[in-house]
Amino acid sequence: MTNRDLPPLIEFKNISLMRGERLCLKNINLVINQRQSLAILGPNGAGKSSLIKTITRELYPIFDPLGSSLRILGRGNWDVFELRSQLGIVSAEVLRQDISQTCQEAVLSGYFGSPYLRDAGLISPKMKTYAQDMMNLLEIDHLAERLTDEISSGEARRVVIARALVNNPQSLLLDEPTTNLDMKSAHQLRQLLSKISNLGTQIILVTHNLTDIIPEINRVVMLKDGSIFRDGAKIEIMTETNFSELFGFEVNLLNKAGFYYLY
Ligand SMILES: Nc1ncnc2c1ncn2[C@@H]1O[C@H](COP(=O)(O)OP(=O)(O)OP(=O)(O)O)[C@@H](O)[C@H]1O
Repeated sequence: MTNRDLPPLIEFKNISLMRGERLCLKNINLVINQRQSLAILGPNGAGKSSLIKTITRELYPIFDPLGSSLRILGRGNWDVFELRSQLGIVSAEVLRQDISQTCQEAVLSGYFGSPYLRDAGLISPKMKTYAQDMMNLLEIDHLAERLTDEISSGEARRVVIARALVNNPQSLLLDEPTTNLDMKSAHQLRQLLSKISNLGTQIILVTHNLTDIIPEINRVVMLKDGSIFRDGAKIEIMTETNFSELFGFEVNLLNKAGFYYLY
C-alpha cells in the first residue's frame, strides 16, 4: 500500500479555536500524511500548544458554518485513549512529579494512558518485555528502579518517550522535546529521535527551536499568530527571509551536518 492509499494521519479543514476571548488558531488547513515526518515551528504564542491540544481533543475548535473538520486517520470521532495509542504524545507534562513511581512503572503506565501504574497485575510478561525493549532503545534500562523525581530532565524526557512507545504508535507527537535540556542532553535526545525515526516511527515535532529539526524531517510548517505562515519542503522553507519574518527580527541561518542554527 502506498502513502497515497492511506488516509492522512491528521487533516485540519478550516479549523479555528478560541481560548477565552482570544482567537488562537485562525482557519487552519493542514494535512499531515501518514509516515511523513514533519516539524511545526513557531515563536512563543504562535499557537503550537493550542494546535496540539486540538489534536489530542483537550480543546475543541469553534463551529464554522461554512464547514470545518478535524480528521485523524480518516475519522472525525476518536476516543481519547484509542487516539493516544495511535499517536504517542510526548510532552514534559506527562510525567507528574507529585506521584512517587519508578521509571519502569512510569513506562508501564503508558499501556493504560494513566499517570501511574494502578495495577501491576494487569501487566503480562510480554508487555513487560516490550517495555524493557523500549527502555533499552531509549538507553534508560539502568534507570528502571529509580524514582522519576530522582532523575535528570534529559532522562525524564527519555522515560516519557519510552512510555509513549509501549503502545507501538505509528507516530510520535513531540511538544518542545529539548526544552530545559543542556546542549549535550539535547544532542543525545535528537540522536535518539533520529534512531526512532529510522526504525519507522513518524515524528511530528512541535517546537520554537529549529535546532531540534533532525535531518530525517523533510517538511516544515511555520506557524505565526495562529495561522500557517509557510508550509513546504524543509530546504525551501528554512531560509533567513522566512525566519526573519517569523520571529520579527533579522536573523542569520547556518546549516551544518543536517542541522540548522540561528544567530
Ligand atoms: N488558557 C488560555 N486562555 C486564553 N488564551 C490563551 C490560553 N492559553 C494560551 N492562550 C493564548 O493563545 C495564544 C497561543 O498560545 P499557545 O500556548 O498555543 O502558543 P505556543 O506557540 O504554544 O506558545 P509557547 O511557545 O509560548 O508555548 C497566545 O496568544 C496565548 O496568549
